[in-house]
Amino acid sequence: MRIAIASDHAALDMKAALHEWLVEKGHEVADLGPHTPDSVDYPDYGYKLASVVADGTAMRGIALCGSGLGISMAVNRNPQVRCALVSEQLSARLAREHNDANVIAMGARLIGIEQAKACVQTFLETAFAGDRHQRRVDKLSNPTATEGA
Ligand SMILES: O=C(CO)[C@H](O)[C@H](O)[C@H](O)COP(=O)(O)O
Repeated sequence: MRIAIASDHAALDMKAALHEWLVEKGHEVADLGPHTPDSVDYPDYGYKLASVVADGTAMRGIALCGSGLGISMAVNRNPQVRCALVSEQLSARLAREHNDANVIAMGARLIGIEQAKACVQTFLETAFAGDRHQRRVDKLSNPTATEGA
């Protein structure tokens, strides 16, 4: 699968570890940075990641920062992208099954690398369930739709 990964300085090591692990598993991974440990601003990398997922260059995205909060907010500014901040596998599964999330966000200062790998694996392997969830996901791309509200 074509996957893009991005972080801020707080998640540089987690980004490198996930990148290496995903390549070993046969995925094609684009590392959108940063590439040095200098302090950076998570919106810059979140916007970059959202844009390659929105235009189809990457099928899935992985967004990392210290808590996962800031970069997930940045990614979700793009209406074509649904980014789920997770710290355990059930949320990773539901983010795909119910929300058709195309980006997963995690906090490198909050969870360890093995937990992060487990979340990513579940996220990549789980299909969207469709049906009633499709209607709700469609409304996420169209915030002015009020039918049924
Ligand atoms: O966005 C965040 C918190 O909501 C992330 O955890 C950032 O990585 C964090 O704010 C960076 O903090 P730092 O003190 O500049 O390393």
